[in-house]
Amino acid sequence: MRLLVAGREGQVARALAARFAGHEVMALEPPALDLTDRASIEAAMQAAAPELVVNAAAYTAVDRAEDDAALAFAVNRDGAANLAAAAAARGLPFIHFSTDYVFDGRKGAPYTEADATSPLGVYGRSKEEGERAVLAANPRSAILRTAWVCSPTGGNFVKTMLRLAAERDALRVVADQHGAPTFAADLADAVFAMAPRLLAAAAGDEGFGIFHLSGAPHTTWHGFASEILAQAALRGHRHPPVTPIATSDYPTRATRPADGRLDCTKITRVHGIAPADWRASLARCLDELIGPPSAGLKEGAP
Ligand SMILES: NC(=O)C1=CN([C@@H]2O[C@H](COP(=O)(O)OP(=O)(O)OC[C@H]3O[C@@H](n4cnc5c(N)ncnc54)[C@H](OP(=O)(O)O)[C@@H]3O)[C@@H](O)[C@H]2O)C=CC1
Ligand SMILES: Cc1cn([C@H]2C[C@H](O)[C@@H](COP(=O)(O)OP(=O)(O)O[C@H]3O[C@@H](C)C(=O)[C@@H](O)[C@H]3O)O2)c(=O)[nH]c1=O
Ligand SMILES: [Mg+2]
Repeated sequence: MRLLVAGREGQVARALAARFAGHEVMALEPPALDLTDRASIEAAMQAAAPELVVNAAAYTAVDRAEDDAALAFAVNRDGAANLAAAAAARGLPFIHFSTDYVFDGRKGAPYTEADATSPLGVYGRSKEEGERAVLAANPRSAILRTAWVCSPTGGNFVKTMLRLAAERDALRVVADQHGAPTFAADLADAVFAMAPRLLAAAAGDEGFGIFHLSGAPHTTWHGFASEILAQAALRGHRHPPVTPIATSDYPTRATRPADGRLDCTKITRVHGIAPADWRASLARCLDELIGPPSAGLKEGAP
């Protein structure tokens, strides 16, 4: 399979490159491929001659986006649409990622793909408009709405918690925001599983459209942090207590949804993909970051 992936050093881009090892994957980010620059997209399309185009690039700095809306929209809405349109012009299917932050979190139950979006911040709005722009630009698009993405590389909550655990005597983490972590490797597995059908399917096939895919089971950021430190402790990492706090005790520039849990039954029905247990994926991530539990690393090891 020949793939063009927008994004190279990002979490999902790197997981895709690993999952599609043995296939022809061209993964590019600025300056080689800038979603906001149509000429660079054309050049990348020419060079890669892909059968499938995947957009793993995005503006993902949730707080910074509040003061940087123009760039967030340029990348997450217009840039995504540029790439989707370039794929459509060549008759190619397109895979894109979106976020639980398109929801306001007030439903009180897991969100399905049929639920109305209502983002609370600039990042979520830019991603929501990106979804619509992508589907309009390329009817052969599959959008994976995911959440709380982590991996051994890049900036993410796992790495933040390990760093804070090494530095502080106690961690304080919000316990009233619900959702589920998703490991980039599990998203790459999903793309790998979906790809053959999307290559063959015509516009209108049920395989295209929006799909929710997070890890399971649902938890809170505090629940996630506690599991990270518990599993890290098994690997000899320093493990200070994790104190549950309220969102009001942890002010941030952007408001996060209080309950962005995603109902993932549609992707299971249509594509046969089941949510991965994030605790097992976390273990594999920590094996890479710290070492296996049996490594017997010293207390306080990084
Ligand atoms: N991270 C998360 O928690 C979640 C992510 N998602 C979505 O999943 C997808 C992948 O996210 P993730 O892998 O975590 O993201 P990362 O932030 O790890 O990587 C994003 C990549 O996009 C690149 N990029 C930024 N601007 C442009 C541009 N104009 N043109 C080309 N590339 C660009 C970045 O390059 P550089 O670093 O040089 O700017 C970076 O390599 C995104 O669509 C994101 O919205 C959904 C839910 C949760
Ligand atoms: C570092 C830290 C964060 N928090 C809180 C803040 C916030 O409510 C929550 C998550 O923190 P972060 O800022 O790391 O995560 P955030 O940047 O909000 O992560 C989001 O990124 C974008 C790209 C997405 O699409 C979302 O699905 C989601 O993964 O944890 C604490 O309570 N204590 C802490 O020590
Ligand atoms: Mg970079």
